Amino acid sequence: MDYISTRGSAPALDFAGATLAGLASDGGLYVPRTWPKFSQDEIAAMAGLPYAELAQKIMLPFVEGSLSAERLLELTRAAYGRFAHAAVTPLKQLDQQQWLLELFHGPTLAFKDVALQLLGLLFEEFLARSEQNLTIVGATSGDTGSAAIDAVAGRAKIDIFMLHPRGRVSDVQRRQMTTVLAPNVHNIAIEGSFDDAQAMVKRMFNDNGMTDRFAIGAVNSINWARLMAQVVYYFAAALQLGAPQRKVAFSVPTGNFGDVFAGYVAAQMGLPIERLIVATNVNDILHRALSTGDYSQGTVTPTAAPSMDIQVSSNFERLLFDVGGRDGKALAEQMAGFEATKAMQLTNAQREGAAALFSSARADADDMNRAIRWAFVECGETIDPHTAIGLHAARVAGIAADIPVVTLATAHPAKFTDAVEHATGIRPTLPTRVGDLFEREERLTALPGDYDAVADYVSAHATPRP
Ligand SMILES: Cc1ncc(COP(=O)(O)O)c(C=O)c1O
Ligand SMILES: N[C@@H](CCOP(=O)(O)O)C(=O)O
Repeated sequence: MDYISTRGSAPALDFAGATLAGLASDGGLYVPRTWPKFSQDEIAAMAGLPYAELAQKIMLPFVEGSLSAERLLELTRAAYGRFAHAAVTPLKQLDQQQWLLELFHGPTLAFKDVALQLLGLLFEEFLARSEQNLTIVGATSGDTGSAAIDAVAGRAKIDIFMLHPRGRVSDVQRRQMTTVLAPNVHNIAIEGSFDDAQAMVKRMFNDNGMTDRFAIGAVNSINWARLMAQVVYYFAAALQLGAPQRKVAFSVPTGNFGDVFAGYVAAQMGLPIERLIVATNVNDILHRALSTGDYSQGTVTPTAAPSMDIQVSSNFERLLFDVGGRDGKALAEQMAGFEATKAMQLTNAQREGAAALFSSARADADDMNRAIRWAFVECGETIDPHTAIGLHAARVAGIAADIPVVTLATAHPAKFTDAVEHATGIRPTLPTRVGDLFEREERLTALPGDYDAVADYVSAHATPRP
């Protein structure tokens, strides 16, 4: 399988190359040249497989040429062996129609572990084959950072620099990052929003002064391998609910559009998905884009679901590329217009292509609190604010009653204790596997929201190319 850029002019790479490159050199995102397809019989035969084996089957076509089937299975077994639930991503029924897919049983209590536990192993595998080292530069609104740091802390040939918006992540999220004291881990708190941090990261990939000296790598969902690993749990959930004979809808709390784009990939591979519901908080650029075609960047409003306080949604570009006819040159012009003006209109083809599978809904604080309370009082489930936004959208989406609707439960409620306590009156407790998080020493560097300050810091602390 080879990978092409959404902006059409970067060289095509194999899976190992795309994994180490992260972002394409023309500023685009890598996507597989074609979507692998499974027949309905092949999908039916996957029912009942242990998660690591299912993961190997789904991902094998994407890694062809870079990993053997046997090696991939070793890696999926190692990655998912660290999860605290035997099913890895267990499914729970809430009522006749609504289900939760719990994605937070990994080491850092959010769905990011599902992909990043594997990505850490993939980096190690591919770096061992070459002289190269990797300078990972990432942006986080709280969850990617901790999951990525857990996945690469202490690994040879890797330095990680993780930027988070100062004061805009929860205490648990911050401490999960800043209490990891391995020498290859560098936490940077910047002034500004997640979008500011993400823009700096993307700029660094296109800064020749930096890329000549350092092999910059990505752990954000701009890295294709992240999305590939997230495709698996759509299959896992749908198979349990009767796929491929029965269709299933998914509601996905969305920020950077990575998680829900993985659902789109599952559908392209043959999984019968009724609908993908994009659930946003009041930072609703995606809801506006999907419902009106207007993709224009608003100011970020801090909310109780901080991981989704995002107004520039990286992976939307992958969808626009695919539903807009895979015309890299035209998309490069469209994205250049967005970068210059902070606004763009979707073309008719993009709107119609997206509407075939996606719906959207926006939840404000009241909607979110009501959904937390409904799950708690009516179903006995404590859910986190991000999951609550997904659940709100799932319940108002108007999906036919005989179709199950699965909300992706993206974080453990104890990552957002204040918001959950506010809605339920009960303060959730952290699972014992995170240990003495609040006793540990923290280490981080505060920097202004200024690209040069961040680039100088990375230059001073990263290991140059050999
Ligand atoms: C808990 C949680 N839920 C949902 C999201 C949104 O996921 P995505 O950015 O893949 O759309 C994030 C972060 O991105 C998150 O951390
Ligand atoms: N919510 C994310 C934001 C970064 O998204 P990513 O999926 O592109 O890494 C976070 O928790 O950091």
